Amino acid sequence: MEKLHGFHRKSYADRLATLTEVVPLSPADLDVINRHYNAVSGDLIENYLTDYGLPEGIATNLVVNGREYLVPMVVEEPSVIAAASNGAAMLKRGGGITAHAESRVLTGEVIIKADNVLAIQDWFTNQKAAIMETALRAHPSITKYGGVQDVEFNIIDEAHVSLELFVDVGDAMGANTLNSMLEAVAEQIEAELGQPVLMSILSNFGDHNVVIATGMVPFAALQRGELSGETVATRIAEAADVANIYPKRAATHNKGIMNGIDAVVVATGNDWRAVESAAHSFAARKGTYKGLSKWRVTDGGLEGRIRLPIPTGIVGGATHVLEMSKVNYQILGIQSALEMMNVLAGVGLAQNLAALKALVTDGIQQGHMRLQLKSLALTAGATPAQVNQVVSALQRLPKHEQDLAHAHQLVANMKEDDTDGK
Ligand SMILES: CC(C)(COP(=O)([O-])OP(=O)([O-])OC[C@H]1O[C@@H](n2cnc3c(N)ncnc32)[C@H](O)[C@@H]1OP(=O)([O-])[O-])[C@@H](O)C(=O)NCCC(=O)NCCSC(=O)C[C@@](C)(O)CC(=O)[O-]
Ligand SMILES: NC(=O)C1=CN([C@@H]2O[C@H](COP(=O)(O)OP(=O)(O)OC[C@H]3O[C@@H](n4cnc5c(N)ncnc54)[C@H](OP(=O)(O)O)[C@@H]3O)[C@@H](O)[C@H]2O)C=CC1
Repeated sequence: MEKLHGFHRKSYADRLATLTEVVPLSPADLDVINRHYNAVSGDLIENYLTDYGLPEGIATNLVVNGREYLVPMVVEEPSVIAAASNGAAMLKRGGGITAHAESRVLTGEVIIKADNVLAIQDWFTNQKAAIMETALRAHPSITKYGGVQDVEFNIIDEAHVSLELFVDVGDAMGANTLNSMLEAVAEQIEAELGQPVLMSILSNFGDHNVVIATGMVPFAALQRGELSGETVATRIAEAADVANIYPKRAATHNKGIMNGIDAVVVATGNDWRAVESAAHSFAARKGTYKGLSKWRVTDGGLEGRIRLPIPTGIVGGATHVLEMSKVNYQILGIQSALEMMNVLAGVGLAQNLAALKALVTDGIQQGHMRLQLKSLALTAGATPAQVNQVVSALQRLPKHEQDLAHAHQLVANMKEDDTDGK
């Protein structure tokens, strides 16, 4: 595709024209691209084409630290928002969720290729204060929000060491801030030590950005059909125990938690890749990948606890560049990055509860597929006005026929009926 050489240097119009020369885009396709065009986004990313719309909904019933939130969630998957609202409603009946961030410190590394580990260690011991001063000078305004907390020396292997910087980045996610500091320290190391720096970059490991959320669910909120609340509670606790010892289950257990957390992270203009990386590396921090939550049956009901890093901010990055993100901060009404972490952990706990309850009672398909059928109808070409009619017709079919092929057939029949004026 020679035409794409220097694509990023072309004007928007030329980029679009080039694209249409190399891929088959219909006038309808071009109309979609045009309708979602937003000039602001063109300043956020490279080779900008258009905005990609994702659905946004509001989760309800979430009570964290005594305050009820309406939570904007951006997600394409049916039943995620229903589940978050459902789990939150059950936790609300137990008094709501209690959450607190253990710490909000972002860490980063200057990784050095060391030919003399001890010499670097000696230099570090004598220069620790100067290193922290170098970091601070690289971003002096950080003292308005937080500050350089510490720097540590780590031996990675016989040829590599790292200087690990610990920074309270205030209400920002802090990656850009920390990276500037790390690069300044790297220059100091090369100038004073003459040791080649391999790289300097923040760590997404997030072990100093951890939040805990807990909640109690009365047995009455868990009763399902013939199953008593205590039976359901016991099964949920058992499901969490399995996720704690069996990585193949833990992966899905944590995906269920991140269904909710990611949806809010995206809605608030945060870096969901950083959040995902932190959550899953934390889940594997002891050598085996484990579930991020625990549930246990107590006399008072089912007690749940989630503990994970959630590196987000309420300022910086795209948080107040994306127009719907700015609106979502109005809906959320949060005042700090700490509060954001508490709400996100609460959403994760609620999401997990709803998923586990569905899994150990009706099974996931009953609740999920009822909402998924709308997606099927839309995929089959139903208009918004036809969706409910197609869903009702699908629900009358045997479960194994509630599929896309039958949805297409139903939509085709409806179009024929409309044509025949029935
Ligand atoms: C789907 C439900 C909620 C039905 O659950 P239900 O008990 O039949 O719902 P309900 O009609 O009794 O309503 C209970 C509450 O759920 C909410 N709710 C109920 N329906 C709606 C709706 N249409 N729109 C919005 N909210 C809804 C709503 O908050 C409602 O309370 P209310 O506000 O009415 O007092 C339940 O079966 C559920 O929570 N299932 C879990 C679904 C889920 O986790 N979906 C994510 C996709 S599957 C996945 O990726 C995760 C997983 C499962 O793999 C994770 C894992 O393996 O651990
Ligand atoms: N691996 C990763 O995760 C990486 C992520 N990123 C990206 O980095 C971005 C996040 O980095 P971040 O440094 O937050 O981005 P920004 O530089 O956009 O935002 C931080 C700035 O916000 C200002 N600010 C205003 N109020 C506050 C406050 N209360 N607390 C703290 N800062 C405040 C400060 O500017 P001032 O000091 O001028 O007042 C601060 O420098 C994200 O977009 C992420 O995608 C980048 C590289 C790697």
